[in-house]
Order: sequence, then C-alpha cells, then structure tokens
Amino acid sequence: MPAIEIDALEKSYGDVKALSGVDLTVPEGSFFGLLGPNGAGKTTFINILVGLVRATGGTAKVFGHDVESEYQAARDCIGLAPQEFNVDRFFPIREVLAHKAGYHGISKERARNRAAKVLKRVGIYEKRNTRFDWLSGGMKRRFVLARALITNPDLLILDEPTAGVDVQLRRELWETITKLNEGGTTILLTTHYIEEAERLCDEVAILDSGRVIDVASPETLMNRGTDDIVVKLRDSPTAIPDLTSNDDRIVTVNLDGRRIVITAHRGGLVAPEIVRKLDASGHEIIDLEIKRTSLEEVFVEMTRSDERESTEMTAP
Ligand SMILES: Nc1ncnc2c1ncn2[C@@H]1O[C@H](COP(=O)(O)OP(=O)(O)OP(=O)(O)O)[C@@H](O)[C@H]1O
Repeated sequence: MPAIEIDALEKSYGDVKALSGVDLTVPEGSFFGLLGPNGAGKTTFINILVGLVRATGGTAKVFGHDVESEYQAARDCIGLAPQEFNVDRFFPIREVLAHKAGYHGISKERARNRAAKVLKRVGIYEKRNTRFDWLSGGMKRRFVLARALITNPDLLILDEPTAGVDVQLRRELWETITKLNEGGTTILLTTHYIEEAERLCDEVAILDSGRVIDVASPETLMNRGTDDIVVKLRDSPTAIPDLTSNDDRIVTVNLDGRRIVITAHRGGLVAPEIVRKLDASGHEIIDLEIKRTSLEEVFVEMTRSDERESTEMTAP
C-alpha cells in the first residue's frame, strides 16, 4: 500500500488556485522530495495531508486512510516537522515531548522513555531540561524533528528541515533522516536546497503553480541536462577533432587552444569514448574533468521554461 495516494487534488483560496489537480503516489519506504519554487503549493499540499487545510477537490490518502473521512487514523501515521516553529515555549523540552506523546494516547511511562529516546536520536538529550526558547536555532531544528518522531510515525514529513542551519548540522540532520529511512520510515521532504534532494531522495516531484510537472529520480532528471567534459591536450590542434560522429549525446564541441570542451548528455558515459577517439587520433591528454549538471540546474530550467510558457499563454 502506498504511503501517500493523491488523486486530482485541488485547493482554491478564492481566485488563487494553490493546487490544481495533483495526482501523486509516494511508495511506502521511499525518500520522496517535493520541490518547487515559492508559492508552488508545497505547504498547502502538506497541510492537506495533516488535516490543517481542507481540499476543495480530489482525494488524499495516507496509508490507505482518507485524510478527511478517516482523519485520526491518517494523522496517527504522520510525524510532521513544520517549517515554522510552533512549540510550547515555557516547558522543558522533554515535557513538551511527553505531553505530545500523551496526546496521542501513549502512557506516561512510555512517553517519558520515548521522549528520552528521540532526544538522544537527534543529539540534544543533554538539553532535555531546557525550555525551547533557550535552544539555539540549530537545536530548535533538531527538537522539531524529535517532536515529529515521538509517535514513531510511518510517514515523516519534513518541511524544509535544514533551512538556515550551518553545513555541519545539515550533514548531521541528513545522517539522522537517512537512518530513519533505512529503518523503514517513509520520508516526504520539501527543500529549497536542491542539492539536498539530489543527495537524499530516491524520487522527486517537481511542483509548479499548483501542478506536478514531473516525477522522477534525481538521476533521471539530471540525465536530461547536459554535462561539460573538459579535456586538456599536450598539443594545440589546428581543427576540432571529429568526436561527434555516431554519438547524438554530444551537443557541442568547442576548441580553445589546447582545451576542448564537449557539452553532452550523460557526460560520464561519453567521456571514455572521447578519450579513446582522441588517443586514436594521436592526441595526448594531460587533464580531464567532467562537470556534471546538477539537479539544481535542471530544476531551474524546468520551472523557468514553465513560467515562460504560462506568460506566453496569458500574453495578449
Ligand atoms: N491561507 C491562504 N489564503 C490565501 N492564499 C493562500 C493561503 N495559503 C496559501 N495561499 C496561496 O497559495 C499558493 C501556494 O502557497 P504555498 O504556501 O502552498 O506554496 P509553497 O510551495 O509552500 O511556497 P514556499 O516555498 O514559499 O513555502 C500561493 O499563491 C499562496 O499565496
């Protein structure tokens, strides 16, 4: 059974269509990314899943439970680490966690144990008697993750979990959530750090203006972009060596003195061919570099061209 099953989901706020017919399936156990520019509808999508916003059309199910008609069952499967901090500020954080567990029907004793366990897991156990207000920004992020984990959720929703944190903490958070996913927790992640999605997600959906414009693995999406293979030769060829014959993956070849820049799809696979051909034609290679396109570049291109289309469509 899929962790999330969305069918023709719509949400309008007056004239604004935050979601206009989203279909999406997130398989159980996957690490799934939801990417999109500001205002694409990501938060609206998450808020519908957790019952904070009511859809104006379509259906959403979490582990088979409809998020409206079976709200409690659906909600009990989800741990949410929201973008904004909305935490009781005046209690020691271990108490905040124990309360939350109690609210979900976990006994006092077990709640205390679970609170200790999740605080250890995110690495702030030594701060257990501190109020939320007194934590550093990075610790607050960790705490919000701990709170999402307190009910041992099957689906963990992380809304920009590493926004504004330093590189070190980002890596630590990545490690923590990767372990959770390896342990079987399905993860839905939104992020503006596209590199984060590239590293962590096995599948991503690109959302733009309330529509899913693509769903694929980061690898598949990156293969749509072009890579640059930069070769430095010992000699300076007088003409561009013939590298393109029988290879439609190659887009352009440019010669600049001893440097040849080959722009190609799937640069990693094309490069050995290039090396062979140059070698066969008597050129000695002294340096080779493959600059892979990033998911970021493909993402920017996809969402930008979409914007262009929509302006063209609305142009008089
Ligand atoms: N309560 C609301 N009332 C009116 N419009 C809203 C409301 N919530 C969201 N919207 C609109 O719906 C659209 C989608 O917003 P949403 O917050 O879901 O986008 P997002 O992808 O999460 O953006 P961001 O990356 O900036 O967080 C936007 O045009 C936004 O202005």
